[in-house]
Amino acid sequence: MGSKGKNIPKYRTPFRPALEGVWQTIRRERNFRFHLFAAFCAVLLGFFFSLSKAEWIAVLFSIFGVFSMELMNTAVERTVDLADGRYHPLAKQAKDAAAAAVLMAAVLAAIIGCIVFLPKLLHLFEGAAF
Ligand SMILES: Nc1ncnc2c1ncn2[C@@H]1O[C@H](COP(=O)(O)OP(=O)(O)OP(=O)(O)O)[C@@H](O)[C@H]1O
Repeated sequence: MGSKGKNIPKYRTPFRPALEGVWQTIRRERNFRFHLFAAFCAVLLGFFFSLSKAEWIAVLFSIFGVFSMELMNTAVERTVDLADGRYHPLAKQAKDAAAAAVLMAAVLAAIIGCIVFLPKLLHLFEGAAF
């Protein structure tokens, strides 16, 4: 029946279902809330250290990359669970691959975070120590 089914709500703007997807994921996924908190800390640190344009671009790419992967992971989990939730090797492969995509984005974000913030933090603590 596709998206023309009777019980599927019609949205006036294309943003509404997307925003609902973000809100539902925030409500239901603890990992997403953790990433949100980490992103908030990174942005605060970014303002504190007055990042350059290039540094902001790297940090924002990392943040939204992790958010996007986490949302896609949630989409895969929900879709697989729709199938009836019984154990299936293909379900395992799909969920594990989706989880791995989040891990890749998170590792990249952690590396970028270290490259951008670590020297600034070390400099700050060195200044405070002497
Ligand atoms: N139907 C299934 N068939 C086979 N393996 C599954 C199935 N459902 C889950 N798994 C395995 O269990 C793991 C955890 O699945 P689960 O659905 O609990 O997601 P999760 O990674 O714990 O995410 P969340 O905590 O956000 O729900 C999957 O990565 C997969 O290896």
